[in-house]
Amino acid sequence: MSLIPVTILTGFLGSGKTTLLNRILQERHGHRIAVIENEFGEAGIDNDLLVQEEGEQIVEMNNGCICCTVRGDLIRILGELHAKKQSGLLNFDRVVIETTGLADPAPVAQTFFVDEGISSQYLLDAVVTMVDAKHAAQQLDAHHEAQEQVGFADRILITKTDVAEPEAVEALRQRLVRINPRARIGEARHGQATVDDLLDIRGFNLNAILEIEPDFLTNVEHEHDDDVTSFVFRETRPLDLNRIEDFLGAIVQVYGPQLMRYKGVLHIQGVERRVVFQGVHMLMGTDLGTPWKPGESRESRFVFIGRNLPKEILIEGLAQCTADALAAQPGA
Ligand SMILES: Nc1nc2c(ncn2[C@@H]2O[C@H](COP(=O)(O)OP(=O)(O)OP(=O)(O)O)[C@@H](O)[C@H]2O)c(=O)[nH]1
Repeated sequence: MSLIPVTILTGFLGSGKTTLLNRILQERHGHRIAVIENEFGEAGIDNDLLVQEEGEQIVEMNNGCICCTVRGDLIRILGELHAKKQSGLLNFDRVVIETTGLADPAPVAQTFFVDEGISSQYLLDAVVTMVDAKHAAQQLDAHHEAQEQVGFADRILITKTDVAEPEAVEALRQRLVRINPRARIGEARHGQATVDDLLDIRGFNLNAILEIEPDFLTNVEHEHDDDVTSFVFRETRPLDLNRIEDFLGAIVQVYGPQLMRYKGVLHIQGVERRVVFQGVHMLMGTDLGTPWKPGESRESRFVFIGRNLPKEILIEGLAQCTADALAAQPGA
């Protein structure tokens, strides 16, 4: 049985999430999307399904914030949606969860890994984060939730570029890349984005390409002291698989709460395919990726995104995981 892909749509208060969703839902794209809408301040948890005209799209309303008090509700609602799909009562092939503007996306994302019932029915496709070009600079300065949402993103969509100065938009773009070089940045002015900007991003697919904005490494300006930061590790020497597994396993045990998102495509000694590691906090997965082509220059690339990252420890530790560093050790 195939798993139902889920997109988490997040972004700070007023960043344009609903505007985008409304546009996407009106588009004729052939996808049947069930929407789970999480909002503060509704009178009680409204479990009625608001099925739209064609009987395709559904909205669920919750009370409270999806990332804390109502996570149990999210699990229950996803279970109910699945049961209704199975019995033919509802017809949808994907789910979009719109979080409240203050939600931390991590617990929502983790639901799809830790809850056995949910992970046997659904597959997390990506976290998409909307960023308001007019207000994001101030929001990122003042609210750690805004930084978390950017840090977790697999795709970032900048809104309100029509009312922001182009220089401010460019400065924001550079800041977003510094916080999260992994997520591709697009634009959604007045919700103008295509369904491809939202669906099938495969951010949580282990075989997906590791995208790192090319200007990330050349960008040296650091005007903002964001708590959520990132860094990229690159190494052309092959890594030792056992060593790197042990090292990363230990790192997530100690620093898991700070590590928001990490993903690496690695060149491993004796392995003719890419080895892909990725995770959210303490949940880490590993898998074989595509084969290296004959003559292709092989390089390991790892990106870590998180709060107060132990950068030196990570760099030093990873450097000890090369096959030649291991061979040079006494007794090796
Ligand atoms: N000028 C301009 N306004 C926009 C744009 N996108 C959204 N808006 C407006 O911004 C306001 C907030 O948009 P919403 O889509 O409700 O934002 P939201 O993220 O769903 O908001 P919350 O649910 O409160 O977190 C609305 O008045 C939108 O019309 C844009 O690209 N440009």
